[in-house]
Amino acid sequence: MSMHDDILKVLVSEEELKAKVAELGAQISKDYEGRNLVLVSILKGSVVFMADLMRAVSIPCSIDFMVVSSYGGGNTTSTGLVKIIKDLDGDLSGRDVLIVEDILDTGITLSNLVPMLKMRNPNSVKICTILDKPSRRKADIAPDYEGFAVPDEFVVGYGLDYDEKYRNLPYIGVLKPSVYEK
Ligand SMILES: Nc1nc2c(ncn2[C@@H]2O[C@H](COP(=O)(O)O)[C@@H](O)[C@H]2O)c(=O)[nH]1
Ligand SMILES: [Mg+2]
Repeated sequence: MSMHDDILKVLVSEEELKAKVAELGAQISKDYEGRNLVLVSILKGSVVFMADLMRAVSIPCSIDFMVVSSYGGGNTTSTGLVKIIKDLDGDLSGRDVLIVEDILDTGITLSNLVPMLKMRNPNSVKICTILDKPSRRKADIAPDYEGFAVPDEFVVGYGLDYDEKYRNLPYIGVLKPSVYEK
């Protein structure tokens, strides 16, 4: 059985993702020209977006990775708990930090993380997310760069998982409820 069989509908196609990432990369390259850019990927969800976005950015930049947890395996709703599992390797002082995220949902994760990163004396901290689910927002936070607004449905693919599966789908889709209602 293919994992594609578990997808109810495709929300964002591979082609749409490719075009949007190129657009975001061009805009970021323009906005951060002559600055000290570091792309900070929030693992694991942003891994695919990060790999594509960094190659769409045409100016010099460095990359770093952080593992932050707010969702447990097998769960489709936020616990409200935010933990740093793996911190950044590099120093952020004087850097222009661009957080690369998979999805801004309740906003709880980033509304906790942004102030923590700001305490490390960066020049700036901004957010780039491939997906935004504004109808679910609980924290007062908005992305600076956004790919697609999606409805209030649990999505997988392009790095986003359900129970560590479906991250390798090349598109973003809605999972059949029967998968998590099992
Ligand atoms: N696979 C999916 N993961 C999701 C979805 N909505 C949110 N998330 C994950 O949670 C974090 C935190 O989001 P928050 O804004 O509520 O704190 C997010 O980065 C994702 O990793 C979803 O629909 N599908
Ligand atoms: Mg995430």
